[in-house]
Amino acid sequence: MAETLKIALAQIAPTVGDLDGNKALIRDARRQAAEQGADLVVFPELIVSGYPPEDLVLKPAYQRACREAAEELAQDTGDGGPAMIIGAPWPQTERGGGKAWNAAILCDEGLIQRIVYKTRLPNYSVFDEPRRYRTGESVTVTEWRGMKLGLMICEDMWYPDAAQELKAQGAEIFIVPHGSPFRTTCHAERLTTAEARMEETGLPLIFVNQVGGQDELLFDGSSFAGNCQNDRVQAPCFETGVFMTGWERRAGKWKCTDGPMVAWPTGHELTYPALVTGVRDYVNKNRFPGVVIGLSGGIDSALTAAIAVDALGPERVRCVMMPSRYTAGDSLTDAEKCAEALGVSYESIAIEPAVKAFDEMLGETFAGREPDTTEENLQSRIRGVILMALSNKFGPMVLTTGNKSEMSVGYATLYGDMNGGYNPLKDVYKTDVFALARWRNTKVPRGCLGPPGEVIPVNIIDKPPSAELRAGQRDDDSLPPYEILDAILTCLVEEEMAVRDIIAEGHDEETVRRIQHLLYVAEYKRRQSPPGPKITTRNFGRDRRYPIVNGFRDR
Ligand SMILES: Nc1ncnc2c1ncn2[C@@H]1O[C@H](COP(=O)(O)OP(=O)(O)OC[C@H]2O[C@@H]([n+]3cccc(C(=O)O)c3)[C@H](O)[C@@H]2O)[C@@H](O)[C@H]1O
Ligand SMILES: Nc1ncnc2c1ncn2[C@@H]1O[C@H](COP(=O)(O)OP(=O)(O)OP(=O)(O)O)[C@@H](O)[C@H]1O
Ligand SMILES: NC(=O)CC[C@H](N)C(=O)O
Repeated sequence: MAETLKIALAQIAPTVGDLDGNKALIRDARRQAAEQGADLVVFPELIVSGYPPEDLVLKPAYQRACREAAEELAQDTGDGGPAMIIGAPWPQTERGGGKAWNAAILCDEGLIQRIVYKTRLPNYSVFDEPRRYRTGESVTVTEWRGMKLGLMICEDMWYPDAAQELKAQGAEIFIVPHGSPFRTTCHAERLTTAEARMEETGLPLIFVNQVGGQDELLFDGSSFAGNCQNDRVQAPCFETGVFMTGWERRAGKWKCTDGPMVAWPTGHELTYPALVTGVRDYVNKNRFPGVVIGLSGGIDSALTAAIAVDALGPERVRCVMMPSRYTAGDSLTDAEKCAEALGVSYESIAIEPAVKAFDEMLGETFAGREPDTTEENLQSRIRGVILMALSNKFGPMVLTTGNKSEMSVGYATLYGDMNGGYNPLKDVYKTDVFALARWRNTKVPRGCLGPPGEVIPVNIIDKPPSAELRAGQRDDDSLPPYEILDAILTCLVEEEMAVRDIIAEGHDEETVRRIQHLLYVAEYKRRQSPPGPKITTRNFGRDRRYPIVNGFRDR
């Protein structure tokens, strides 16, 4: 029996549904691992199908195709190279149909040697796996080349029982393929949980996670292999690669003795690349040539443009200023300076002729009515029409610019500035928008394609936010200052706190009640809003799923 072992953590970036592409990535990772002398290559959860495949996994044809792909990949291991653990939905019959199991498959010597099923199907937050998968009945150890592997699939690691059972059956190392979505708290949560399993059993653990954006979800990789007591190796965050770990058996116990140790970033250094990954993967995986953004000289569109440039490169980002009679002179210069600093294409299309045309067309119908938000929204909608026309004519997708504070209270125009395919700031509160903009001016994160320096002119960050839809308009005419708004929203959205407890924290009662009301009545807007990358523990859409018709008010 070998006393040393090399196990590769294949932290790769699959695409849901692209089975040929995923097979190619798996083969390439196994080849790289073989070149580094690996005995075993571990892939993330459902790597063959991509994760999460949502209801696609209920389709019999898809189940069959995934099974065939897994069988084909197993044959590759007949080449005398490393064994591998891949994940795929495993249908109940060869024809597919009904719910499949969420399976981890050990392939070695040209054959599928073992199929293990996930026993705990998560059904909270962004997960609804019981809707789509059969539950595995029990966990059992996996015999491999004279060893006993404790193979658990993702959620099975998050409770003590599977690990205890595998330990009782003689498991020597826990191997855990993961599909663990990013949120700012994820590193601490994963490490605390994995450490608990290692402490309870005295066994080491390997955690392998995928990288990349899939609709609203982001996956950061951040795979690791640990011995007890925080002695571990770790792969980078938001970067793909095949990372080798070395193992030695001493006094009958396996210990990880070698591997990468890449520090994981925190704060803006963590969230900014997450947003960049979201934009890059959404645009590229949907095969858009680039993006088009309405650049107003305000902070939201400026930060959106910076993220887009960092994700795609300046040549794939087109910015359009669409001035109206209310556009301030410094908005024009700020937008132009921002575009210049980012190196993007920039043009100006005035909306005044369209505004006049609508005034004329609606003049008779609106006779005797005072101007109100109707006219404000018309301007926003005219801009939305122009951006969609550019998208139709030239192919780039429109990026929406609204942030989480605005999306919370419905401070955005339906079919106007809410137009677009993807919204990078949808889960970023306005106070964090300011902080991220300041931070990006001081730093170009690794892997970002934009220029260094002050890419968001400080005047954009320092001036009071305004929608510029009427003369002298400021956001704080309609909304409390963003520091207060965001603090109350954090209590309501992230913490689900009772209104009386929020007031007890010192917030003004009337403001809290008003924000609660706005939050509830804006649900219809959020349902019609484009997706955006989830970075908090409670994003709109996937996580926080509220009814539109909702008579409840917490008094
Ligand atoms: N429950 C429901 N289900 C389905 N539809 C519903 C609905 N309630 C209203 N509606 C519809 O929605 C319409 C109202 O929504 P909408 O037309 O969007 O307009 P509305 O929400 O009335 O106005 C937009 C607000 O956003 C502000 N804004 C706009 C643009 C940019 C920014 C910014 O700073 O970023 C801010 C603007 O100043 C104004 O306060 C109603 O006329 C009705 O047709
Ligand atoms: N003059 C303009 N030219 C181009 N796009 C505009 C213009 N005004 C608004 N937009 C688009 O509509 C979005 C909403 O803008 P608005 O100014 O109403 O609010 P905001 O939330 O303060 O955004 P920003 O901080 O980008 O100005 C902007 O982010 C931008 O994409
Ligand atoms: N994919 C799963 O089984 C759930 C993932 C896990 N609980 C996490 O959030 O990281």
